[in-house]
Amino acid sequence: EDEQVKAALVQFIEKLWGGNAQRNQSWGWNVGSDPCNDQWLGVTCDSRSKTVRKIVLNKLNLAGTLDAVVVVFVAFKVGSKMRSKEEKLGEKKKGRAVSTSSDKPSGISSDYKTGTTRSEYSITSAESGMASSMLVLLTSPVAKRLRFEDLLRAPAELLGRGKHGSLYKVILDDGTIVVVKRIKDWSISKDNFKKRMQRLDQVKHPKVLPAVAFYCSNQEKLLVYEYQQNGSLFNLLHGSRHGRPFDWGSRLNAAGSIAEALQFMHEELWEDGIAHGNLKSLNILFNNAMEPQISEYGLMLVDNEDRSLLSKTNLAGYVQKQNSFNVDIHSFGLILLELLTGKLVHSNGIDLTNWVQSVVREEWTVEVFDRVLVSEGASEERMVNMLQVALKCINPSPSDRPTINQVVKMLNAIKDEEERSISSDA
Ligand SMILES: Nc1ncnc2c1ncn2[C@@H]1O[C@H](COP(=O)(O)OP(=O)(O)OP(=O)(O)O)[C@@H](O)[C@H]1O
Repeated sequence: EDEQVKAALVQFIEKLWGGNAQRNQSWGWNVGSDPCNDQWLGVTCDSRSKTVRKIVLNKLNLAGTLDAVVVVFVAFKVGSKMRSKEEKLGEKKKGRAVSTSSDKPSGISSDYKTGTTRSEYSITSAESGMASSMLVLLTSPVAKRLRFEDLLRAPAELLGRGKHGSLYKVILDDGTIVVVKRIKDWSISKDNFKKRMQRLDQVKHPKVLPAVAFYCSNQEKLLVYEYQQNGSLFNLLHGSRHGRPFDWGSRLNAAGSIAEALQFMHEELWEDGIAHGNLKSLNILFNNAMEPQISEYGLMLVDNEDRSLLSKTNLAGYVQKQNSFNVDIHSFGLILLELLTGKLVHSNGIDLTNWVQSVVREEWTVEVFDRVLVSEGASEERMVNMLQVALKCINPSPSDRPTINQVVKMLNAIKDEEERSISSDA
């Protein structure tokens, strides 16, 4: 138990002063945020072997007001830990029953439930000695190899810090690579979060990346996903393409696949009112077969310009629900625009929607298309057809946007046209 207290203390101190997780600071799109300010479980195994005293002394070299405050706080925590330990020992001597969770190795209690599709570990947070939270393993095959203590121990590399939280790449001892999304500022209760994640786990589509596990306490909401090494649609369109061609046929297929996956999710989750909520090219990831997968489905409540509309409207629940799905349609329209133009949604103060609309108004439509597509000889007619779908999707009035079923139909018609033209050329 002494060792546990020490390890927890080391973890606590390192969280306050900054852990030694490796960080990747090369995310140009994240201008203005400093990833190094963000700390998550940034403790590697090695750091645990350091003694508390050594760390405290090292840190005291940086002496400042904050340091002093923290040291006093740490001393207070050690004191209370020791006091509670003494009390427990006293109780043991008296032959009374003693709390069980802190006696278990690694702070993991034994309520591992069998006979269900998932396993649950009850984690006792040794840091505070108070909070008890859950890591819930879902039905993804990766979940079978995942243990919370391994996640805690593994080094974490910060991949990015977005509007809704930070994302870490974690390499586990057995070589499995996962990412952990640490969600910030989501005012959803623990129970609702759990219900939502379990519902999402029941809805599977091959083009939707399932969560592997989640962790939820009052302070923290973490989501674990399998790492997708082929990156995102955003990277493919706007990053260095490393010689990977992304031609018209692939873009049309990607658009069709994403739309079909979204159609499936919207149908399945309509009753629950769970839309994606944050669909964008960064959340379209390519699997090993370079097929696009929608990631982070349902992680956010509706979030964009339509949120104001949702809160202002006093209509029946049906319309509210419809609107939240319409937000995904708008986001999908932006993805289509990115595919067609090869341009960022926002860049140097230029908004892609406004730019495309103004070019189309001036009847210079062909100017909007990615030069790569034009020079490969992609059909102008079919690009214009796809542009029309995109413009319908980004209609400022949510109720005038097409449904996802209509979007899929329109895209399939373009794909059929494309196939017919290819086979007649051959
Ligand atoms: N499972 C994954 N495997 C590989 N890369 C991922 C995975 N999930 C996300 N990424 C990539 O990591 C980077 C950071 O992701 P993150 O979710 O923090 O960004 P974001 O979607 O902009 O965040 P937010 O939605 O909070 O604004 C993005 O480039 C994203 O494509």
